Amino acid sequence: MTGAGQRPPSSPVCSLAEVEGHDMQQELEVARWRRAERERLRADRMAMAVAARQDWAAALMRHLSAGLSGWLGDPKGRVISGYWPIKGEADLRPWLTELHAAGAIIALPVVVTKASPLVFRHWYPGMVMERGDWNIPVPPASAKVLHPDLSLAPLVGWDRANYRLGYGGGYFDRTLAAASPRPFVVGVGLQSAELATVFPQWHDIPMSVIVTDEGVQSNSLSRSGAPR
Ligand SMILES: Nc1nc2c(c(=O)[nH]1)N(C=O)[C@@H](CNc1ccc(C(=O)N[C@@H](CCC(=O)O)C(=O)O)cc1)CN2
Ligand SMILES: Nc1ncnc2c1ncn2[C@@H]1O[C@H](COP(=O)(O)OP(=O)(O)OP(=O)(O)O)[C@@H](O)[C@H]1O
Repeated sequence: MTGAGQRPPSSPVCSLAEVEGHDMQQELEVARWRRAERERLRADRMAMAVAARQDWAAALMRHLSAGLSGWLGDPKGRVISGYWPIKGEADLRPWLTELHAAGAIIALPVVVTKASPLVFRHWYPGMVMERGDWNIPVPPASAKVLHPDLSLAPLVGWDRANYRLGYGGGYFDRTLAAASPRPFVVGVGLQSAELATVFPQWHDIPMSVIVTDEGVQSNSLSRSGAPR
């Protein structure tokens, strides 16, 4: 739903501080609005019944399987990063396991250094995990560091220009900004987590594509080239 929480931060006629082209007052307002939206969307997601969450994940995996060859070609020998589900995220590990069996190389994100790009470590089904930042299970430090060809990015919220609202660490943005070449990024989330806009900021990097329970969310911007 794009209704209730969707009120743009007020944009002042004349901002108090403008530094290096960044309107700081507007940035603060957007940050505050994002915190409230994250909270709302995460609460909605946590309130889902187990069966509904499983249906959501199953639908995502169907749409991901259907889209994969168009995004990446043959997954054999390619590096695909997923995520270990937390906080009501869709559990896509069966899909990662299937890709592993098909010869893809699977990686999971790790926060090695706070406020820095994520590191992707090799993962295989059944691997013994360690506890990482935020208590997220991660492959051990001995696992090989990889550079994904395709990355799944879990969405808390999203908009039709393919922008993502995450947990507020800025990790995916930093990771994509630092990656060369950039992976193809597939944002995965709930259709109901659509926002009219996430009010993209200087640091936000759009997803290559967004997939929800209702399928691939194509939009005119991404079809005609770079969103911004
Ligand atoms: N399952 C899963 N794994 C993932 C991610 C994810 O979104 N989902 N990440 C995707 O990035 C990375 C972890 N992201 C994190 C993002 C924020 C914070 C964090 O400490 N957040 C602060 C709030 C920050 C703020 O609002 O300024 C907090 O909750 O206290 C930790 C990890 C890597 N692994
Ligand atoms: N490339 C970057 N360089 C420096 N700081 C960045 C960069 N990208 C994001 N940040 C910082 O991270 C903060 C949080 O960003 P944002 O609100 O986009 O998080 P998010 O995408 O929801 O989080 P996450 O990816 O961790 O789930 C921003 O306020 C910004 O200051």
